Amino acid sequence: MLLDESKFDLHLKLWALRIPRELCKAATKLLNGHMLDRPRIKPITEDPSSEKTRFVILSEKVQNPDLSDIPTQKLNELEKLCKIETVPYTLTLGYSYWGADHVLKQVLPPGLEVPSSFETIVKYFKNHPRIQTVVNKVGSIANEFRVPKFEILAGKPDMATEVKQYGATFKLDYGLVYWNSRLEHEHIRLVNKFNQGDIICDMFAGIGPFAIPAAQKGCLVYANDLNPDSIRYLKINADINKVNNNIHAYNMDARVFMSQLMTVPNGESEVVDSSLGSSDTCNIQENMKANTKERNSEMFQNKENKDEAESLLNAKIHEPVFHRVRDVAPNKAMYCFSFRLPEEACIDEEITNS
Ligand SMILES: C[S@@+](CC[C@H](N)C(=O)[O-])C[C@H]1O[C@@H](n2cnc3c(N)ncnc32)[C@H](O)[C@@H]1O
Repeated sequence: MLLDESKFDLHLKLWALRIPRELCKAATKLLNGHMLDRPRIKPITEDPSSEKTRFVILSEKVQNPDLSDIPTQKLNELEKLCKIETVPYTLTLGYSYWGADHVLKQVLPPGLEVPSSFETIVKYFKNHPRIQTVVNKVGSIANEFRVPKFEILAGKPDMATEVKQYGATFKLDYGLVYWNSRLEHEHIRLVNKFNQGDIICDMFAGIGPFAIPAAQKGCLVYANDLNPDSIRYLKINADINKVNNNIHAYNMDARVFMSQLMTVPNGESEVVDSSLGSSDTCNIQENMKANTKERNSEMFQNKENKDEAESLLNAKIHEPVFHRVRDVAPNKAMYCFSFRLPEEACIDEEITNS
């Protein structure tokens, strides 16, 4: 789809005063409130017919060349400065002038609301060539890798791109892996809890929004994801962010991954202890989207999650934190349920090693 940029041209038929260059400052003082007032447009401009004079572009409200819209007193004072010469002036506000909102309003069908928040990828129109593809998410996410289906609206059919979060660079392909820029706050919130030297186990690491910054902080990260493309990108991202020494990447089912970590000797029970973190969050992101119109239902969700976790672990969990991540739809919110893995839920190291 090619955008016809000329469709956005707005031709303004205005009036301007031809003023000697050296008097422009004084003239603009006098004409304050009666000159063109548009963002990013200067009301004083070159006069193509002479270097000695400039045009002072008058307001869109000034409609008559006799300048009857400007108070006589001001015109008299101006006349004392110089001869008043009014000239027609056409100003074209083109595609490059308009912001993304204006452009979207023009291209979307009438009556359709211009989205107020969207991934930067839809801003292709205004940012080409930096942004090269416009996509629309279609349907709901049904596959296990949590990769949405997209239709290409404009640009090249290539969804490989690069995003930045808190100073880290992430390469990814929207068509192959899970990514959501709106989780940046949640990514930062969790990574802020990690300390240098912590061992972090991320069972559902994706392309690394928790793993990479954790490794940058000096944590040792065991990162796993079932999607081979996510792990491929995780390794690329570890590379470009120069943290490959701090990240071990695995491509397997989280259950297998966890059981293997638990059976590795040499203090790996520590890994299990510190697996609170992105792994928990990810689980929660997947499982705990809930209808939360009523406050009571939040409390209910909290209790339900605790019961479920305790029955899965066959152990009591203490002081879990139930935290609202963000609203994903008018009546749907995403929650994070975090807790420290109880010791009795971990396999005893001595037993494991024997
Ligand atoms: C909602 S995404 C979150 C990814 C990442 N934590 C992020 O914030 O971008 C869930 C991830 O879990 C992975 N996944 C789904 N089922 C899995 C399983 N059984 N074992 C390991 N990873 C799995 C998906 O491939 C996906 O990358």
